[in-house]
Amino acid sequence: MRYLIIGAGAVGGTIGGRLFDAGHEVVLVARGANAEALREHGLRVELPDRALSLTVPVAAGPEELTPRPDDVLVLSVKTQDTAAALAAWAAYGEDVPVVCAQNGVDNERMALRRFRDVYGMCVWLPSSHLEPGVVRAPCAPLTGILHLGRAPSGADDVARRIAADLETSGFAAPVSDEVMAWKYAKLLANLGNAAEAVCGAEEEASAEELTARARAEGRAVLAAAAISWVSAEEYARVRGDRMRLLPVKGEERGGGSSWQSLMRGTGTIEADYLNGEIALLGRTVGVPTPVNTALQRMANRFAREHRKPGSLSADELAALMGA
Ligand SMILES: NC(=O)C1=CN([C@@H]2O[C@H](COP(=O)(O)OP(=O)(O)OC[C@H]3O[C@@H](n4cnc5c(N)ncnc54)[C@H](OP(=O)(O)O)[C@@H]3O)[C@@H](O)[C@H]2O)C=CC1
Ligand SMILES: CC(C)(CO)C(=O)C(=O)O
Repeated sequence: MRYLIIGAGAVGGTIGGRLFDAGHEVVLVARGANAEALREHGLRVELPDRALSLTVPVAAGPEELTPRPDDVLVLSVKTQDTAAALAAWAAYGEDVPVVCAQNGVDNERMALRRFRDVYGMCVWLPSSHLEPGVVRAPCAPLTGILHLGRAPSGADDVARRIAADLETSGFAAPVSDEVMAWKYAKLLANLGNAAEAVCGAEEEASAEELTARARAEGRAVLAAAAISWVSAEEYARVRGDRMRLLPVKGEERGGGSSWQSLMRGTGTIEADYLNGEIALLGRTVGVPTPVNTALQRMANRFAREHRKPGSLSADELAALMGA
């Protein structure tokens, strides 16, 4: 298989880099300063025990590639960039399998509008991308656990072949008939991204409390909408101690993916598809979601105003939210 990684940031760079290092064919699709750095210096993947320097082929878009029957598109842009990425790749042909290696639960629906064979991937892969051409993945012995299956449900040989390649590349990749149940569980975990981004990664007690309230709202909404999710206990059991968070180059991990958006000042953040997914479902089933709605609004404001993570304390945030 040839993996075309659309969005060579934290997740895409790590998955693409580790696949390439294990001998699989990979093309990194990147833009801007990241594309320039990747073309000039290659990709650097920093792991707890070593750094990989990899000369991976780079492309700006589909016009630079000739389609092959063994191509797989791996979508690893933030959800707010999914629609534009899918539009750019639609001409590549509807037969190409598309793997959504992303948080949230909306990417698969967006991809199914344009492609027939869409796969959800539940990405448990703490990773960072704060400098062009460089990604950091601080977990070991596994770099990540990537549940994979057809969207909305089912499994097939393509999923099993992709999983087999990932299993040779530093990941566990269980194939699941119900991958979206894993992704809804991950969505609940990611309801903490906004508070972490706004209040900073040195979690204060009240940010944790806000996150706990956001998750309680999330569980109430999913239950009212009759959506099933894998329990936190089951998720923890699967991880076991196979993914220990370790320092890389003597540094602890800064913060999660939304924190990194603010750190890099990208101007956008994924909150509409994380806390906003709960707000949308809540409105649909008539369950109020004031905490998620407020976190979504505040995260968007921080991104728009290019504010750095941690520039509002959890107490100030709670007060602004009227909590
Ligand atoms: N980071 C993490 O620890 C984890 C992240 N996730 C999820 O994975 C997904 C990806 O997140 P993450 O890797 O952190 O994001 P990053 O911002 O690190 O990487 C995304 C990359 O995609 C690029 N991009 C956006 N649109 C396009 C396009 N049309 N063509 C080519 N490149 C494009 C971005 O460029 P630019 O910088 O110019 O915007 C960026 O380099 C998200 O859904 C996130 O929630 C899941 C688990 C862990
Ligand atoms: C892995 C985790 C939960 C934290 O890094 C994440 O999904 C994110 O950063 O968005």
